[in-house]
Amino acid sequence: MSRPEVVVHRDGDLLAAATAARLVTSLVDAQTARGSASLVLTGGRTGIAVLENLRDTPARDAVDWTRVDLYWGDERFLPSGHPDRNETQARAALLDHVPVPVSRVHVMEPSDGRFGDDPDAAADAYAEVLAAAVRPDDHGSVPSFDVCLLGVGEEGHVASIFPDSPAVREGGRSVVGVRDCPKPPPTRVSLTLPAIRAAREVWLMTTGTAKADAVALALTGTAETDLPAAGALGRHRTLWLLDPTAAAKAPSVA
Ligand SMILES: O=C1O[C@H](COP(=O)(O)O)[C@@H](O)[C@H](O)[C@H]1O
Repeated sequence: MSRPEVVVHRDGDLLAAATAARLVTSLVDAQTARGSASLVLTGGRTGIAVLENLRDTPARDAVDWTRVDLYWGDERFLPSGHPDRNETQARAALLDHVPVPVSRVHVMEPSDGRFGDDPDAAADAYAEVLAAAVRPDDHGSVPSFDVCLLGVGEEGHVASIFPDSPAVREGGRSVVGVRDCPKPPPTRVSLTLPAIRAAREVWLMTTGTAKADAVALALTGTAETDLPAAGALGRHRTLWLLDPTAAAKAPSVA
């Protein structure tokens, strides 16, 4: 696993724009090296702002969107089209504006989908989607995602893996149903930390004073059971993309 690197941008707007530019380069590089690119999307304010910036930059056309596989790190388990679903927000921010094939947009099931209101069945189905996408040179039961984008919660959650929860202790499954989340909505579906750690690169993006303690704790070796963001590492690269307020207490940049 890689050691975390920290990049601090002047403010949240610049962070979102710079991360969108970074994504263009990474997706183009992955397509050049392997023929297609795989990207794990996140919900949350910063994650959606990055997608909006990607939509609005002319450089987005450097990416061949017909050869990008899109996954989600987590989903709020709500009916299809609900405005709070991460999928709904990502479609409005980017996916409705680029020619990515429907077959490459790998959504997590909604609560009115094939499995009704059973998040565990939705999680198992998503694990099968991931397993089916594994290539011969991947290791394990999920693809080696080129980039996994993650937001970070004030208490250090990533995807929908919250501190001291069954999800953060999951060592076997790649996707889990999550109940009783402290942040609404209470029911979600999430990749687990082992699935996130299959990614070549993990980018954790966050802004604001409220995130400063979580960022500092993650970068000073706190146990992942207490602070899940500490366990979100990429195989080749782990990048923390911050604004100055979120970085204010981080050891290497304070
Ligand atoms: O609920 C969620 O929140 C986190 C963080 O969101 P933010 O607005 O504080 O950046 C996000 O990473 C996760 O995907 C989402 O479901």
